[in-house]
Order: sequence, then structure tokens, then C-alpha cells
Amino acid sequence: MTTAARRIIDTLAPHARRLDSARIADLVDADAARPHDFALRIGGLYASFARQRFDRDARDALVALGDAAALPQAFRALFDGAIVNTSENRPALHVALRSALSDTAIARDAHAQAAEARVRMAELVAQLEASDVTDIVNVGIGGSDLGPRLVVDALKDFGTGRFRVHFLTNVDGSDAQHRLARLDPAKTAAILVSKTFGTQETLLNGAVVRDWLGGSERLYAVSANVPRAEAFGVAPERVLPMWDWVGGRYSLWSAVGFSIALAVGMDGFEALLAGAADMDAHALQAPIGENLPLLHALTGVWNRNALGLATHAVLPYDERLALLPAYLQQLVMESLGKSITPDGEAVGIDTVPVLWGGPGTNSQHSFFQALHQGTQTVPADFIGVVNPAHPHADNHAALLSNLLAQTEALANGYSADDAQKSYPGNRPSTLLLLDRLDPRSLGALIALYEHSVYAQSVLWGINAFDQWGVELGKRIAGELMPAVQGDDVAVADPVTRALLDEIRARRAR
Ligand SMILES: O=P(O)(O)OC[C@H]1O[C@H](O)[C@H](O)[C@@H](O)[C@@H]1O
Repeated sequence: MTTAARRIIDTLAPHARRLDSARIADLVDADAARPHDFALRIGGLYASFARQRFDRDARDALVALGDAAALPQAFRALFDGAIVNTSENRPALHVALRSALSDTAIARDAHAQAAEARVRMAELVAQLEASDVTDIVNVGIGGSDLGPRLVVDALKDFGTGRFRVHFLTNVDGSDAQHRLARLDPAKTAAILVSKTFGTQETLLNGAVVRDWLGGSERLYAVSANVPRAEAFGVAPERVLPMWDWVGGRYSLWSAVGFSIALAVGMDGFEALLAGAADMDAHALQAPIGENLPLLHALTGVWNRNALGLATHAVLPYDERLALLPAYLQQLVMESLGKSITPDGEAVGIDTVPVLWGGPGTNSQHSFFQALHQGTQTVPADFIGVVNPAHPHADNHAALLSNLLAQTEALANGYSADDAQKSYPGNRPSTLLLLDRLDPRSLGALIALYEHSVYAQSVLWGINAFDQWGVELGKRIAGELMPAVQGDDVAVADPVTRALLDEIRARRAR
């Protein structure tokens, strides 16, 4: 077992045993100051951990765990551009895209390159604004899709209205077919976003879009591989840079966010970065016990390793954040879905929970039954917004009442004479409450999750910035493609061979 795993078990096991039969409702009853003392405010963001299943002593142990795992030092190393992504021998300097909180040459250089790229991006935004273009298609997948897609959707109240922004992602040709059907190629610009410019889906969809546009005049690219983008037919003046020191799932703050800037304007984009920078400064400087991302991370480790909870739900009570769970699935599960340390050792304890979720109140009418009465306890992050951006006050009151009601019901439960109508309760949740959803608060919210993920990776002793687990399937798909296309090539796996025979036999001629 690794030192990291041993530290977690040794620190948390006594408290897990002590609190084995503890109930959240009793913890709240026993500690009048808990609702306030287990909460903190960072600017326009309030977070309450009062409905987690730990008490003050366990919370102190979590803070001590963060200290023993040297979380503050790990954040300093991240911001300074240390090689935190050891398997790819790279720093992970997404923070340099929005903050200047380090004096190292590498971090300053990254920050300067990011600023320079933003100037070029602003010029391209201005050119497009002055053109006839009405529609933008962002072609990308994974980190080159989920972040921009989330932000454009979440900030629809802040859109300039100048462009309609669309996202083309899936290699399934029906995505291109339907996405492009209602657009006019003469008034559409496409941005091919790919860090590597080697991603099958994006290259195939990019080729479809390039042909559909009938030329490269309105074809743009964002990539860390500029030569490949140019070889694809994108004019050099329309290629914006990216760098290997930014992970795809941490990249929306770079030119990968070109579509965001087109949707909300450069001012909106800068405000998004400023919100992330607020959270960067907080994450780097606040003591562990008052540090929101670190407490969020430690709570995650408590739920995973002390309580053994295998999944985690993200439940935004705001329709504009409906895409947040999908975005976080990549951020969290690609970053923390590891069982081997950088030294090649098995971690020895559970790491990432399965992350899932959906917006409230919709999900109350679908999967909440299982949250309330299912056999598994699912810890959740509930996210609410105090001030809406619409005039429908009764709707908003109903939304907030439901949000409060659900966290209360999950924690406290209810006993009825009929066991089928009883609620076990004791289901933990964190509540994140934004004063309002705007570019700045959204930037802070996303950066909170980024930093929580990094802190969890440090606690578990794993690399948050690589994703070797996605490669095998890609390689096999590449090998199978000729067979699927009808070539007579040897396929070793007997089940795959039978499935291919079935596909070939059923295929319409
Ligand atoms: O931006 P790209 O190089 O096209 O990569 C797009 C995506 O592809 C990969 O499969 C990775 O798992 C993702 O982390 C990445 O975001």
C-alpha cells in the first residue's frame, strides 16, 4: 500500500469507526454552531458542509490529512509550473491562463503566451463580428468541447446575441448531418478545436465541415499542433495556439474558449477568467481549514474512503448549469480515474467515485427515488443560485424551495408506520450557493472543481493530468476500421469476429 493510502486510512479510520452509526441530523442537533461553522463564503460563492457525515473532530482530522499530504506545497508546485504530469513530463499550467501568482520563469512565460494568444483571439473575434457570419460551429470533443459547451450554455443571459454558437462533436455522422442541416455555409464559420489535431472524431467532422463550407475562408483552428492544423487547410492567420502545458479538460480558459468569446464577447470571457483567478488566489493562499477547494476535496476523500461511497451526484438547481455534470464527468473521472501511482504502485485504496447527475427539479422526477430510498448512499453536490436572471419570481421560489427541501429530506429522512413510506435519511450533501450566475461566478465555480480535483489527486498520490486509459480503445478501433469498411483483414478476437460477421451480413447493400 502506498504512503498516501496508508496516511488516509490511518488518519480517517478511527473517525470512521467512531462515527459509524452517527446520523447527520444528530450531528446538527448536537452542535448549534454547526450550520455556520461548517460553511464558508468566498466572494459570491457560499458553501455549506453542514450536511456531511462528519463532526468537528473528523473535520480537524481531514485538515490534518491535507497538511500531512502537503496540499499547500502541492498547490505552490502546480502554480510554479513543476512537472506535476510526470508520465508526460509536463507541468499543468492552466492557472497561468488566468492568474499571475508565480514568479518562476516558466509560469511567467506561460502567462505571457496566454495573454498574447488572447490578443490574437480578440482580433479574430472583432473580424468575425464585423463580417456577415451569423453562426459558429465549434468542432471538437472531450476537453475541446465540454468546457466551451457548458460555458456558452450557462452564460446565455450574457450572450451578445451576435452569433448563434453550435457544437459538433460525435463521430456519428448524424451529428454533422443534423447540426449543419439548418445552417447556411455562406454565413457560418467553423472552429476546429483539437489540442493534438490528431483526434479521429474532430478530423472526420472537420473534413465534413471543410467540404460543406466549400473552402477555408471561414475555417479557424485552435491547436497545440499548428503545423497539422495548417496542413489540414486552415490558413496560419486563423490558427490560434494552445500548449502542451494545458490539459484538454483544463483548457477552456485558453483559445479553446474562442467560441465562448464569440458568444459572450471578450469582456465576458475576461470576466470568466477573473472569476477563476479569484478562486486560484484563494486555493493557493487560504489555510486548509478555510480553503473551499481543499475542504471540498477532503470531503470527497472522506466520502470515498471513510464511508466507502462509490458514486457522487452533481445536482445543479439551475437549468443553465444542466451541462455541468457532463463537464465534470470528464474533469473528475479522466483526472482521478486511476489506480496506479506515478511510481507504478497500486494505490491500494479506492479513488474516483462514479460521477453523475442532472439538473433539479427535473431529476427529482426521475432518479431521486433511488437517492431517497435506494440501497446505496449517494453523496451529492447541490448547486443553487440566489438571484435569477428572469422575472418569474414564483418559479424561482419553487426552485429554491425544492433545493432546500431535498437536501433536508436526504439528510434527515422520515419515519412512517409503513416502512415502504419511510426515508432512511443520513445521506450527505454539500450545498454550493452562488449569489448569481454570471461570467465571474461561473469562472470561480469551475476553478473550484479544478482545484478540488487536483487536491484529491495529491491526497491519493495519483497523476491528475494524464489519461492513458483512453488509448487502448482508440488503438483497437483504428485496427478494426478496415475490417468494418469491408477489407478482408484478420481479426483475432473471436467475439469481435462474430460481431463483424453479423454487421456485414445485415448491412444494406
Ligand atoms: O483536443 P484533442 O487533442 O482533440 O483531444 C480531445 C480529447 O481526446 C482524448 O481522447 C482525451 O481523452 C481527452 O482528454 C481530450 O480532451
